[in-house]
Amino acid sequence: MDRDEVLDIFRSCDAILEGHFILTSGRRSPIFLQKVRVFQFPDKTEKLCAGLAERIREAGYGDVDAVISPAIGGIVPGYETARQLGKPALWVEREDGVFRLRRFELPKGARVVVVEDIVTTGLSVRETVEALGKEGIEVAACACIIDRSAGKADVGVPLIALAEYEVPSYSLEELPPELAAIPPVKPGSRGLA
Ligand SMILES: O=P(O)(O)OC[C@H]1O[C@H](OP(=O)(O)OP(=O)(O)O)[C@H](O)[C@@H]1O
Ligand SMILES: O=C(O)c1cc(=O)[nH]c(=O)[nH]1
Ligand SMILES: [Mg+2]
Repeated sequence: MDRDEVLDIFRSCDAILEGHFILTSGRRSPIFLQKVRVFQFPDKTEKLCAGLAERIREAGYGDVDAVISPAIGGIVPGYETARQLGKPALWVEREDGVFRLRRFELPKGARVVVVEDIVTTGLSVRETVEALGKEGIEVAACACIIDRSAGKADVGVPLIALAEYEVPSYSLEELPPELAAIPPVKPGSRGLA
């Protein structure tokens, strides 16, 4: 599956939103990939994750013990990618703002792939790797559907992206006036009770 096919699926679901968005990193962007508009369709998700599972296998990480995803956005693609790899699908979720493997147990020394929906700065993946490290779980690699950083994000482990889609984001201090004129919205779940 190539980049255009991935972006066409997002476009066909009206998942590429335009406006003024507060990203999970706190950065601002005129573009937001509302991935759940894609993930609501199992057939489209199956196609994307087949592409991602193939990339994971090609990169030599198909034989890990499990796939683990950061909630909420990573859960659906993580589950479907795990299904295609024939591996268990787990997730970390926030407790008092910090990711934890709250509902599952994996033995110390387990090797996993983290599957994420979108990577922008890599912050959420780094938090996931840190959370798993505290439980003695080794992250062999991370795989995502779309890398908004186009390879620039450093997640501390190899990053496999099904597609790169570089779109601008700004710190509050460098916000362009045309973006500042639009009331911002924050679609993601970080910071929600
Ligand atoms: O690379 P980053 O700068 O961390 O940005 C990408 C993250 O942002 C979104 O999560 P968010 O925390 O907004 O919540 P969600 O998973 O509930 O959508 C997305 O699902 C990624 O996890
Ligand atoms: O950086 C983010 O928070 C982010 C960007 C994006 O396009 N989509 C998303 O779900 N999160
Ligand atoms: Mg997320």
